[in-house]
Amino acid sequence: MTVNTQPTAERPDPRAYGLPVVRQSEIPAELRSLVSRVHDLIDAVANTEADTETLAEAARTVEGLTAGLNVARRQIGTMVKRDEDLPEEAAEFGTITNIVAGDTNPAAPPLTLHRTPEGLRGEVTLNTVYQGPPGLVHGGWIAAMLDQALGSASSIEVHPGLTARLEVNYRNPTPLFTPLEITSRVDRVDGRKVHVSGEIRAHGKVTAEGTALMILIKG
Ligand SMILES: CCCCCCCCCC(=O)SCCNC(=O)CCNC(=O)[C@H](O)C(C)(C)COP(=O)(O)OP(=O)(O)OC[C@H]1O[C@@H](n2cnc3c(N)ncnc32)[C@H](O)[C@@H]1OP(=O)(O)O
Repeated sequence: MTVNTQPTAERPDPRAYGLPVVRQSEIPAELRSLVSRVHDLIDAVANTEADTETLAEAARTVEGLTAGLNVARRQIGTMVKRDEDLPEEAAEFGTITNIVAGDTNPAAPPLTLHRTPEGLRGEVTLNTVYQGPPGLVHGGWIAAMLDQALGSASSIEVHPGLTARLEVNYRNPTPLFTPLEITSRVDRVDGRKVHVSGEIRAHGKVTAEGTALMILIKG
C-alpha cells in the first residue's frame, strides 16, 4: 500500500491489517435498538435518585445482561464500513466502538459527520453524561469531538492518520441539551503532515476552535 499525500479516492483496507470489517447497513436493528436503550440507561444511572431497593434490583439485572452479552465479543479493532454510496475503492472506515462516533458504543453520542463542499459537518446534542461545569459540556469531551472531526477530515479528504498535536481554544461555554454544529476541514498537506482545523458552534456562535497536525499512517 502506498501513502498518498494529496487528496485521493484510494483508501487503505483494514482487512489488509487483519482487522474485521462490518458494513454499517449490516448492523442488526436489534443491536442498534440495544445501543440506544443503553445510551439512555447511562443517562438514567448518572442521574437517578431511586430508592436503594430499586438500585439493587437494577444492578442485579444489568449484571445478568452484561454476562449474557459477553458470551460473544467482537475482536478489538473491528471496523465499520460506512455506507455513503461511495465506490468500493473510496469506502470510509471507522472503529465500530469509537467513543465519539462508534455505531455500537452506547457511551458515544454518537457524532456523525458528512461531507460538504467545505469539508465535514455534523450535529450533536449532548446530555448530562457529557457534563463538566454545571449545564456545560466537559472540556475534555469538546477536545475529543474536535479530535474526531479533525481526524476524520484528514482521513476522508486525504488519508487516515494519527493526531500528533491538537490545540483547542475554548471561546465560549458549550451548552448541554443544545444542538451543536461541528465543522472541520483540511487546510494544508505537507508530505505525511496534514494540517486540519474545525469549530463547534451553538446557536451559530463559535464555542470552541481546534487545530491539529495529523501524521498519515505509513503504507
Ligand atoms: C479510521 C478513521 C479514523 C478517523 C478519526 C480518528 C480521530 C481520532 C484521532 C486520534 O485520536 S489518534 C490517537 C491519538 N494520537 C496518537 O496516539 C498518536 C501518538 N503518536 C504517534 O504514534 C507518532 O508520534 C506519530 C504516528 C504521530 C508520528 O510518528 P511517525 O514515526 O509515524 O512519524 P515521524 O516521527 O517519522 O515524523 C513524521 C513527520 O511528522 C513530524 N511530526 C511527528 N510528530 C510530530 C509532532 N507531535 N509535532 C510536530 N511534528 C511532528 C516529524 O517531525 C516528521 O516531519 P518531517 O517529515 O518534516 O521530518
